[in-house]
Amino acid sequence: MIKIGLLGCGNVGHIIATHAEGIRVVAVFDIIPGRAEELALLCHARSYADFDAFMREDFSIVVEAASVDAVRTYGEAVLRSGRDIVVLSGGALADDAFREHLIGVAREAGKKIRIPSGAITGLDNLKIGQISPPKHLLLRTTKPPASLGMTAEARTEIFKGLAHDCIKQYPKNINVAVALGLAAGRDADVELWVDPAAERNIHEIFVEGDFGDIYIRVRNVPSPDNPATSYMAALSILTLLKNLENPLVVGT
Ligand SMILES: NC(=O)C1=CN([C@@H]2O[C@H](COP(=O)(O)OP(=O)(O)OC[C@H]3O[C@@H](n4cnc5c(N)ncnc54)[C@H](OP(=O)(O)O)[C@@H]3O)[C@@H](O)[C@H]2O)C=CC1
Ligand SMILES: O=C([O-])CC(=O)C(=O)O
Repeated sequence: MIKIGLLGCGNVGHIIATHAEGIRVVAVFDIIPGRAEELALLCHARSYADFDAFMREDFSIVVEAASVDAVRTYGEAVLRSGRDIVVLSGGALADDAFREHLIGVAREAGKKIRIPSGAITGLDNLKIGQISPPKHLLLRTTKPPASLGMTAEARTEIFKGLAHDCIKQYPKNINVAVALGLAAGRDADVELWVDPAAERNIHEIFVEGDFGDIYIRVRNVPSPDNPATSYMAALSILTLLKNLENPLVVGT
């Protein structure tokens, strides 16, 4: 059974810890000790408010469901300790220097940085972009204003530009755009909209390349405890973990 250490005990952390099948959550860590303690009780793990103590526990993989800052702060230490890391806040890897450094550390340690599909689908075959770069790669995300902690009277575009700039402004809302770019091998164009009529977090992906073109629309149910985060993101991590040791690998 895979033993995991959970970094981040918020909304996604709760879903992972309470739905883990074939996975044992050994230890949990959060910047807010009370959150770690509460989650530890639910999944019979040990809770930590101190990262070094957390890392002394016996697990083989760290699942990050915390923040872009958490990846920057702890990513290297996780890999150097000889564990893989699943990074949900993949926006941290938008910074070229940090990403290349972390990949270098993973290579030296013989470990992997795993970016789950999170709140979108289609990352598998978007990787063809690494061989045949797409001419256009656009993510149009629409969320209810409350997801971004704001109000709006009408559908409003709040950002238009490149993913690596968008994630700096919205680190809790647009990690998917960075994941798209990492898969396709080029920074994605992003339009971020808020819409008071939207009840779901909607991600529309437009791609054009030598292969033809793609349009994907994902209409995600927001998580009950954090409307900015789509429920699919937690399911995506659970699925990644469930398949880690499966000899049959489906998808590019
Ligand atoms: N790639 C994708 O498709 C998606 C990525 N995400 C990202 O996944 C992450 C988790 O989402 P979610 O569970 O909804 O978020 P929550 O805010 O509900 O939970 C995150 C928890 O981690 C804690 N935390 C934040 N930074 C640190 C740190 N440096 N060290 C320890 N604990 C920390 C938070 O504390 P505090 O509240 O004090 O910050 C909070 O308790 C977010 O970064 C989110 O943006 C979410 C959805 C989709
Ligand atoms: O959950 C979502 O819809 C997307 C999200 O928050 C992110 O990518 O950070």
